[in-house]
Amino acid sequence: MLLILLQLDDKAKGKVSKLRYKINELFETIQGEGSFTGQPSIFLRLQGCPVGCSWCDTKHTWEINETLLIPSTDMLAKRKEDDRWANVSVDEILEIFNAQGFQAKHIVITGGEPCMVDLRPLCNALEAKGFSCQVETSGTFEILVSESCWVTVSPKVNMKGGYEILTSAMQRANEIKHPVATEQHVDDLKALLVKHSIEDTPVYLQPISQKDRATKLAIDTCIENNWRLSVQVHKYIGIE
Ligand SMILES: C[S@@+](CC[C@H](N)C(=O)[O-])C[C@H]1O[C@@H](n2cnc3c(N)ncnc32)[C@H](O)[C@@H]1O
Ligand SMILES: Nc1nc2[nH]cc(C(=O)O)c2c(=O)[nH]1
Ligand code: SF4
Ligand SMILES: [Mg+2]
Repeated sequence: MLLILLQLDDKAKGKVSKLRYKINELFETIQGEGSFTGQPSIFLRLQGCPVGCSWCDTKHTWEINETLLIPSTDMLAKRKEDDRWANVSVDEILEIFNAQGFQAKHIVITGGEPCMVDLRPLCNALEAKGFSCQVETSGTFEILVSESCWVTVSPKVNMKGGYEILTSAMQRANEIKHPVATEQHVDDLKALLVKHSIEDTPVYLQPISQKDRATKLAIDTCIENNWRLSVQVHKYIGIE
């Protein structure tokens, strides 16, 4: 009986290792946003997002165009943003980390909208190898991650795609990171926090541009509300 159970377990493991994720970019850098700012991290940027934020800085990840499927070696060799992606298994992801000589122990799963797919097998496999996981999500899809995965929810209000934030996402969030450029964005966030009775989750405001106006609004609003500032450090120091 035990043998059968073990065999089943091995089969399940086999399935996980063969499961593939659509990856637009895979790189090592410094986390530039939110609570983990400054943390060396490996970024997995998944392809596909239907939410349609007009100010999105990763529009090259929106479409999943099957004709733009490329081998993972070509995806790793990309030197500028483009919408080609590779279908990479969990085992291959781990092999790439080794082959690239990555040192970071923290993995940031972003996109695109990574929660369009079940991320539990990926998180579990990474955590089994000693990595910590973080997901960056708009909270418009059910968040399927490991229990210990750090969840950064960046709620989106009235975006083109018509997607709305899920209550379960607001509740699962370890941090809420809200991009702001106008007073309306601040009001939208306040309304969301009230609607979902969010009181203790750390709130970050992230200026939508590096211009003085958006940054000043974020600074003033953070001080007024005892929220935190997230300035996308990577954009100031010119790293990925
Ligand atoms: C590109 S998104 C990908 C993950 C997921 N789709 C989301 O929106 O959270 C990663 C983070 O960047 C933020 N972001 C996107 N474009 C931005 C911009 N122009 N300025 C500031 N933050 C931005 C998002 O709000 C989110 O917190
Ligand atoms: N350095 C760096 N930090 C980041 N934090 C969140 C990012 C994202 O695009 O999700 C990001 C990114 O693209 N680069
Ligand atoms: S949800 Fe995230 S990836 Fe999608 S458009 Fe908005 S910021 Fe970009
Ligand atoms: Mg980014």
